[in-house]
Amino acid sequence: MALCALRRRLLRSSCAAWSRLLQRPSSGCVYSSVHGFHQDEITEKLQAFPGGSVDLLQQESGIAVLTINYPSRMNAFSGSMMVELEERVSQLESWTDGKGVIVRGADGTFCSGSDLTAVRAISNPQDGMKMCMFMQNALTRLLRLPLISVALVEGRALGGGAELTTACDFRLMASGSVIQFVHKHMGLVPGWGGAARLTRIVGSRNALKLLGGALKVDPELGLQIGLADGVVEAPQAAEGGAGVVLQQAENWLSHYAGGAAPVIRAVKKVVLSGGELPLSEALRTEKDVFGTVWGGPANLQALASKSKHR
Ligand SMILES: CC[C@H](C(=O)O)C(=O)SCCNC(=O)CCNC(=O)[C@H](O)C(C)(C)COP(=O)(O)OP(=O)(O)OC[C@H]1O[C@@H](n2cnc3c(N)ncnc32)[C@H](O)[C@@H]1OP(=O)(O)O
Repeated sequence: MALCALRRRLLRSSCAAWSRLLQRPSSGCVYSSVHGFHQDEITEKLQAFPGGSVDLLQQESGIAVLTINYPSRMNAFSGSMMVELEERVSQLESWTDGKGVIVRGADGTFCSGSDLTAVRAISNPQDGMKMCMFMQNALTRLLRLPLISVALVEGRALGGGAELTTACDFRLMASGSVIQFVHKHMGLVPGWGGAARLTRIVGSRNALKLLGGALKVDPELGLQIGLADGVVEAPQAAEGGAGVVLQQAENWLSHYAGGAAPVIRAVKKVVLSGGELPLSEALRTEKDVFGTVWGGPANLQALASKSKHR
């Protein structure tokens, strides 16, 4: 009897923990000090490898643009950029008016993974583990944002860059672009959570093919296996390239992120909990999220306008 009561109590507290995780900012981490992860320590280490930036533009439309910006290294992630990524995710967690985010690379290419200069300097297992936990935390928090996220892939997404695309809800590939998990060629497997997320996106068999063969995924193959959700036309630079592609991505996203921010954020929360939690817990979270929009402004407006859905 006592054991049952204890089990029930543990279950209740784990449900409450998940519900808190989905509602509260900056709590979507996988690792903490319990796992030997000390954010300040690895942050200091990463800052020793500077270069490039991760830029955030939060627009009044509720759509943000997050740009990986280190064109001279094909937008590879320097140590300081990893730290900036985590800071930008924190900013997005506090953005209560946000509905969507587009993740892209500067100058017509997405991201070529870790900056190999930094990788060579921290190639010992201890530092590798710390970097891995840091990036898994940052990318898990990116994926768990109450925003609909799209990776806009132009040019190449290699290694960690390919992993970054899987930390978004959707992937749009520009014509001529390639996503490639090159890890096998580097004697590695993904460590930023890319394998776990890829498997959930394309299934075990396709994930095995992409990782085991280090296959180049072009837009056609991407659509075929469900890694890509759409293809955008990449015009020549002379035709205003970057702006045109970004505009196409914003138009695409507007189909899913149009409408009142509280409703779009609620949509993301119920889908996220549906995907991550056991059914009973997901149902309870759905009930809680439902309670935040029921009788809310968008709901009352729709009721008053007697809207029809023909
Ligand atoms: C494997 C997992 C790991 C992780 O998850 O942490 C990683 O991500 S490791 C990084 C995996 N990525 C690579 O190995 C990319 C290696 N680079 C290339 O294959 C090519 O540079 C390519 C295909 C990205 C671009 O080729 P292209 O001919 O168009 O240009 P360049 O090779 O001349 O590149 C221009 C310039 O960028 C530098 N560069 C590119 N990627 C990186 C990188 N990841 N780290 C550091 N620097 C990078 C390249 O060296 C050139 O610099 P330069 O000074 O002109 O030589």
